[in-house]
Amino acid sequence: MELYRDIDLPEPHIRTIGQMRPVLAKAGCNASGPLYFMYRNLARTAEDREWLKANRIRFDYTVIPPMTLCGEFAKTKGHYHPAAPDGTGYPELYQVLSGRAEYLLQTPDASDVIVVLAGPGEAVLVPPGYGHVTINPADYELCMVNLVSEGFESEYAVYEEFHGAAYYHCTDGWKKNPRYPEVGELKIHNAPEFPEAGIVHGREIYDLIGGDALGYLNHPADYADLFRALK
Ligand SMILES: O=P(O)(O)OC[C@H]1O[C@](O)(CO)[C@@H](O)[C@@H]1O
Repeated sequence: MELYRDIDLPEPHIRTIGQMRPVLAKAGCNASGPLYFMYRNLARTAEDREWLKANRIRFDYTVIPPMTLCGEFAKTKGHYHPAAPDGTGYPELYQVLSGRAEYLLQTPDASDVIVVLAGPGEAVLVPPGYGHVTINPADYELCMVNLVSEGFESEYAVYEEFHGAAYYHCTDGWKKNPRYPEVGELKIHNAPEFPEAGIVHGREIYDLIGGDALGYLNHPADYADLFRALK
């Protein structure tokens, strides 16, 4: 899969161990150096950039090096999205470029917890209302991209309050996070194709830029049937 080497990357936003400690299984864990790199607001051409701006969509690139933190695999901090003005939560579309990803999705009460496994070329739609953490369970780098509305700020409060997601993926398996009062059984499945949302394995999600398949990113309430079909 294309690694977007043709795009000049800006300075990345970097997650540090200090920012991650509140969501780790072992809060006292230490690590040296940056944990992962987020290159935001990318576009291949001026025309694409104009379209992204006009449609209030961001295209980001993220690199998560392989690492374990006190026995827990490298992961993103985890966040929720607020509701769009139409009352439905903003969704997000991810695609793996290289490496292996586990997209750990959950409702805020942790009653529904799903891990979607994705490899190169596979895309995953985070449905409205679901928080998400991306885990790199491999001993090699994970590179991924995402398309998301630029109309909101990510919300970290639930993940910080409960010290991470409902489950931790550790080198000796999945562990329930005991800080959640109740946690649904972990459902693990491979990333499905979902052509209605522009998800076809091997087709770059970047190619959805400029088309009419991404309306659900900013107007999720208009796509209730699509999100129902996803479940
Ligand atoms: O904000 P977190 O939880 O560290 O997650 C980072 C990921 O989220 C994004 O901001 C997109 O929602 C990406 O840039 C990055 O991959």
